[in-house]
Amino acid sequence: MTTLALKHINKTFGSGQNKVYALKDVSFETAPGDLTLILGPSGSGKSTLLTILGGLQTPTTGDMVVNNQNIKKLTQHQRETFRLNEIGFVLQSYNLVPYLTVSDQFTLVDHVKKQDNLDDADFEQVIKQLGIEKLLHQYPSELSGGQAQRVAIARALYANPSIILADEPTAALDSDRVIQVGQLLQSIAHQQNKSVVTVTHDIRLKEFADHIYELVDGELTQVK
Ligand SMILES: Nc1ncnc2c1ncn2[C@@H]1O[C@H](COP(=O)(O)OP(=O)(O)OP(=O)(O)O)[C@@H](O)[C@H]1O
Repeated sequence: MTTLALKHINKTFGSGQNKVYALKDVSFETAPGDLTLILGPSGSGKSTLLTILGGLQTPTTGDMVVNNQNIKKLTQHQRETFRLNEIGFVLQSYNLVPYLTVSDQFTLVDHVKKQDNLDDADFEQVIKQLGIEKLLHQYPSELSGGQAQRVAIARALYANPSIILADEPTAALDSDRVIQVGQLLQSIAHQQNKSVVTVTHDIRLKEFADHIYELVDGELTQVK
């Protein structure tokens, strides 16, 4: 089971007078079975933190440790394999492919990651839990924001990663759906023993979280 840790991470953008300190001495750890919420206002560094956790950006200084192994010591190929097999992203922009039906969004995953995706029974359960079973033949342009978001969550789960990183997964959802998504994220963590890390400013998700952090101006503090 994969444990992910950040140790004294700093991330800056730009230089000189334009230098932005997006993350300041951030240390963080997540283990299987944990649903972790990182709360922070716009511009606090949430997306930067999530993309570093997912290996999409590298920190300026500090270490990232995966299963007790420093990611800096992995080859490029090993890092890509780690990202493909272990990380599932649910991004704010949903990242659905516009010319593919919902059903084909999952088929696409099979082309990129050929093994160990959900079997038919687990897939059916996920799409039922997310209430998207009637949308499988629709195109992304025919979906509401909330529907697209639920499809994006299902697609991340389909690849059966051990770590799910979600960027504002409830932004476009009404309160009933927030409860459903909160319960779903919780059951993925608790019942499937995955690490789920969600960055958000939606405090409605707090009741579902095992651990809560606050990110303010790039500084991370654990509050639960
Ligand atoms: N590629 C970049 N180049 C320069 N500055 C950046 C870059 N990415 C992020 N920043 C800056 O780093 C800070 C943190 O940004 P980040 O997007 O991580 O915040 P956020 O909390 O996710 O915000 P939002 O909720 O609005 O997406 C901001 O000041 C932002 O302008």
